Amino acid sequence: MFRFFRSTENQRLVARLIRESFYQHRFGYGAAILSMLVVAATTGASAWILKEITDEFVVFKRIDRVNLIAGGVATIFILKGLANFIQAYFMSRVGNAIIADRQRKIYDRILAQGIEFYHSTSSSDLITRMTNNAQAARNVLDLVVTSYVRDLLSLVVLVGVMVWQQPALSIICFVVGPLAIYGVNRILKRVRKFAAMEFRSVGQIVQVMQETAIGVRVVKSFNLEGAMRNRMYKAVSDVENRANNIATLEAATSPVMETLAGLAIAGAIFVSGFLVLQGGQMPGNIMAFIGALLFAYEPAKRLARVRISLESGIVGVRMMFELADQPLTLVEKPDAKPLLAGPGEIRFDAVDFAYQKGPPVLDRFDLTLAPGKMTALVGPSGGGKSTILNLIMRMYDPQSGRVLFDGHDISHATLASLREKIAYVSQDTFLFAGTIMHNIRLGREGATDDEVIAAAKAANAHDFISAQAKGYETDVGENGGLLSGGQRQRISIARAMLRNAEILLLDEATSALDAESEALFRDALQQLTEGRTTIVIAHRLSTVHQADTIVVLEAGKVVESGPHKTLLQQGGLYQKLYEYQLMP
Ligand SMILES: Nc1ncnc2c1ncn2[C@@H]1O[C@H](COP(=O)(O)OP(=O)(O)OP(=O)(O)O)[C@@H](O)[C@H]1O
Repeated sequence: MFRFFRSTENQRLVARLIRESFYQHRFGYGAAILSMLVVAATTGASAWILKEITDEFVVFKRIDRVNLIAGGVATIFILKGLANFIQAYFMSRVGNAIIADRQRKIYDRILAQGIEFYHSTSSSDLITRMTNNAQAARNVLDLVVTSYVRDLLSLVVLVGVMVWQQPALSIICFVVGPLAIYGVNRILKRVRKFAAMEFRSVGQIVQVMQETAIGVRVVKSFNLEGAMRNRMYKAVSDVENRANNIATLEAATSPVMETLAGLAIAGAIFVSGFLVLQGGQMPGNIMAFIGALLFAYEPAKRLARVRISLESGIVGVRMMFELADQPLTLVEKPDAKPLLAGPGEIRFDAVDFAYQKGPPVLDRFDLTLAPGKMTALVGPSGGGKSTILNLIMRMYDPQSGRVLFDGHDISHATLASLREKIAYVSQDTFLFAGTIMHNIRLGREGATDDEVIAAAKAANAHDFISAQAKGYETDVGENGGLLSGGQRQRISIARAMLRNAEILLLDEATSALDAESEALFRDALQQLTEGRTTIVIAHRLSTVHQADTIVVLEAGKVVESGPHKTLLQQGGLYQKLYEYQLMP
């Protein structure tokens, strides 16, 4: 195989890209490569025919050959045009297919990652990768194929013509070629450095843009426009400077190439002048030789530059493979079995858990959540309440110990079957782009409009939805930005109600509701939680009165548990928390 790079790592990356993407599109590439053969052959023929034109017309004055030669020239160019079209057609189709295919693969991989991955990778980085890396894969393959196939083939054919016509003069090519490669290599390393920096700066632009759009209220109310503008201007200038640096380096190849080509052509003309005038050589051979030399210039220049262009693209390809190879943070066991329907008991058995590199949150933690009952988790902030829900949903795996559903370790279950059992309303409600109807229906695929409306009624959302101009067809805006916090929360409660799952997890689900809505929600909850294992986290203790059991957590430990009345009588932490809330 050709050596594309000095670095064996880059060489491996291109080899892998060829294995994964080139092979898959081998027929499209095959058609393009066949037409490149025709392009190379017709380029050689266009140089060759200069000999016929010169000798037949100028030297032998063969008027009878005019038609034939003119026809030959026309045929050569028509063929070349056609081959160029076929090549461009297949190359762009395959290129677009590679981008689409790579984007699907990148997205699938990102989607398969666990929550930890999302905490350690910024969303702006992911967005930039999604567009840039797939495009880079296409660019690299495009370059490899066009340069190392079309240009190299053309060059081989043209050098063939030169050697055939003027073997001695052809030595020029073998002197100039290595010189050009040496000149370009010196520029290469610096391009690599700038290409990597450019990607990071593009990521910065996306990040500042994202933060501006999402945090617009904070930006405006805290007068942060100036600070945001400075960050954006810096990122934009960085990209501009890096792009200029790369462009300058790329352009720097031109003087090298032009000087070498000029010397080669001048030398060839100088020597051939003597050969024709004093050596008695046929001028046709010389014309064909010089023609081939001139035609060879463009493909030679592209070939000399190709490694520089590849260096920019390979940064994206490297990042793409890094992402693809990043181990999944949470995987399903190969022999995972679906969880079967059961009464719905959840048990924590000696669970040790800490977030990545963080201090322990749960230490030999034991807790049983009774099936079909409502358990409330209360306690000071940071005590581990949300962590317990995270572990129940298997967003993370404990470092040791087990989480069991009806006696089955959830780490041995399929993720889909586990999550199917659960309806979850989070602290930070998230709505997707689209209508209210669409957002509620995400709770259960295939739910009818009537079922969606019934869920909205139960979540006390129906009235405000009906009051909107377009009712259930009202657009919610980006992340529900067109609705109030309480409205967004009611929609996400309706979504969870529609799910009709065995287990209901509510993490501060009513924090954005006013007192009246909350009271209505409590009524609805009573029906909803009937016979369903429900876990509620709430800071407002008024929400948790009705729970069958209240578990009081402090620093990852269960300090008290029991029904509301019993806990109040015990006079422990629960009673203290309760009193704090009742104090004026
Ligand atoms: N993704 C995370 N990465 C690292 N540490 C985390 C992460 N999420 C939570 N923690 C830490 O774990 C501890 C328990 O957090 P958790 O969110 O479970 O508490 P909580 O009781 O739900 O608090 P709150 O009532 O404020 O929501 C806290 O010290 C918190 O800083």
